[in-house]
Amino acid sequence: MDLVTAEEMRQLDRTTIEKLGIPAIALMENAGRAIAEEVIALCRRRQYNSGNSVHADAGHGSDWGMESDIVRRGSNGGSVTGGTGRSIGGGWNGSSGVSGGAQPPQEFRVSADRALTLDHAAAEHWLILAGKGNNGGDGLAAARHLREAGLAVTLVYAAAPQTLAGEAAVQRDAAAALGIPAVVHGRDRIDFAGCTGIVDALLGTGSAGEPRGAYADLIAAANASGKPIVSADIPSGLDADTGALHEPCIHAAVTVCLALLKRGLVQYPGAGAAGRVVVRSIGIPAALAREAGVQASLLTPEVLQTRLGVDVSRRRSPEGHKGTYGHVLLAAGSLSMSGAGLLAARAALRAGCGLVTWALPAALLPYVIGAAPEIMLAAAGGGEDGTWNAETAAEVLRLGGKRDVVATGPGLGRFAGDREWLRMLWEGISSPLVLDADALNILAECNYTEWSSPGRPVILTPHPGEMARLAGVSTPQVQRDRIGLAQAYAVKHSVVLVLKGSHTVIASPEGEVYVNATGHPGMGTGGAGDVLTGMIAGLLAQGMDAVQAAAFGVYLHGLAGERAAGSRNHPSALIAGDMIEAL
Ligand SMILES: NC(=O)C1=CN([C@@H]2O[C@H](COP(=O)(O)OP(=O)(O)OC[C@H]3O[C@@H](n4cnc5c(N)ncnc54)[C@H](OP(=O)(O)O)[C@@H]3O)[C@@H](O)[C@H]2O)[C@@H](O)CC1
Ligand SMILES: [K+]
Repeated sequence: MDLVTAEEMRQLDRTTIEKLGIPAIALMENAGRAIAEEVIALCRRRQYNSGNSVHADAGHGSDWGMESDIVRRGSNGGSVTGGTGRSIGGGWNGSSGVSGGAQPPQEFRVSADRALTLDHAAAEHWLILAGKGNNGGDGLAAARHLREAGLAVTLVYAAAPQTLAGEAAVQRDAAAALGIPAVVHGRDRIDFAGCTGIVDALLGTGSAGEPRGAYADLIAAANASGKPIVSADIPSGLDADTGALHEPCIHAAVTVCLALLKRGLVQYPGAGAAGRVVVRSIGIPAALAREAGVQASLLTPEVLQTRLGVDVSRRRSPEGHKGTYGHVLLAAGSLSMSGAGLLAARAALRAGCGLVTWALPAALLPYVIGAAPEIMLAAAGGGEDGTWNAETAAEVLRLGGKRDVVATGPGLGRFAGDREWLRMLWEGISSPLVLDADALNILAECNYTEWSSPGRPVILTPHPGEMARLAGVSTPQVQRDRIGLAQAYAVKHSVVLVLKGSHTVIASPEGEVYVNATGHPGMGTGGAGDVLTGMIAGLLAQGMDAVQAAAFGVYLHGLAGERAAGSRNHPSALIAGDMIEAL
């Protein structure tokens, strides 16, 4: 599923309208209908949850069935009867004129527009907050459909209705012609307390900056009402590209995202303000996105398979042996953080690689022997206190030269000469390199773009704090536009970047971006990052390319976290080792 910026969306709108010849009003009609359908779906869920109607959630209540089903008797169009349901269909008497009339009746049923039908519709009264742009036009189109379905609706214009233009003005006039009641902010009283829900069609992808004037007032009042809000395209007040929230910003129960998923809806805090996000097709062909050069997508199994070419089933060859699945060298762990190395090494094995050698300060070796018998250990020298030192680089280089992947960083610590140490690895290791934790902190202090490189891929896996150090910005600045920053950094530094956090972002040196959707809040626990480093290294060792391994590693890591969280009595009890066991 593609992820677009507001500008990319505008271009795709234009292409659809100008090159394909689909009228803008048709797209708006589709948008309005999609929004109305999601409002109705929300009403059904609410009815179901409150026990008003046991049929409601199925979207096919008993009243609806009786009123709308039409049973047509016979194949010659004889009699058509509405409103009495299936009982009529039993009257087949073989009088269709077909000889040998032993055929069973060919009953067929005609249904009304189920998605726009609601039991107890009269109990609903929705306010439609309409801005003066096309987002407002979408809301006005939705209002017509809701009214058609029997819900009471009141239009609430943020600006004088005569200021609407283009397709939005067409919708305004259609609504007026149908006699849909309307009020105007600043002129009329708006009864938020009396409504049962609110459609937010104030601002969409054309909004810029903090909502002003009437828009700000209406957003604040809608939030304060406590009524469920269905946002058209994006919650008004959200930055569609970055996920930043302006003040005020709608807090929606549902966001009906139109045509293509906007980047801001998958980045926090925007993802939190959007509620449940439903992407609805409105007639803009999704294929246009790739043709137009859209580079970001949500990381789904389908994207992993078709776009990234990952074999998500991870088939093993019947002839395979441990040598088939690659050998990871991990340089990690120090006295106080030896567990980080152990977690990464075990995760690499659980990700399916054939062999893992864990290089560590020699003084630590006696303490970790036997901790995981599947791991091979290599003493890399270092201080008597179990720390790394600059001289260990030669041994890591020697060991790493023979391995399919080298990963370093977890539990490494900082030490005198560590910048030169990392430079030697960077310049001397010709297999793919995975850098995490302190390796990233070291890198942040180096002008590493000037280092020579053997031309192999490098994967960096920073959390937001490490990313801030790498990019020379503050952590809040990192979080303000995770996709944009990760993409720009990966391209500029020719690395595969894995920006960790809720909805981890994976960016390639070519500017491709994948946003992960697996994971669990319980994964915020020490060692979770070490597990990811090991997993990515383990996948690389098996022959995946750097982007495949980073993306699939992140995806599987999130799934393992979900599984592990579900297996505890409470998700907050989740620890990193549980994720390895859940792989
Ligand atoms: N194009 C198409 O074919 C399709 C478009 N679609 C829909 O259109 C949406 C985009 O529509 P859009 O481009 O008209 O912009 P939109 O978000 O309605 O806002 C513009 C208005 O807001 C105002 N305004 C801006 N910032 C403001 C602020 N901070 N505070 C207050 N006011 C502010 C601005 O006023 P101005 O500043 O110009 O005076 C202008 O009047 C998109 O999200 C989707 O829903 C779909 O139906 C598919 C087909
Ligand atoms: K909106």
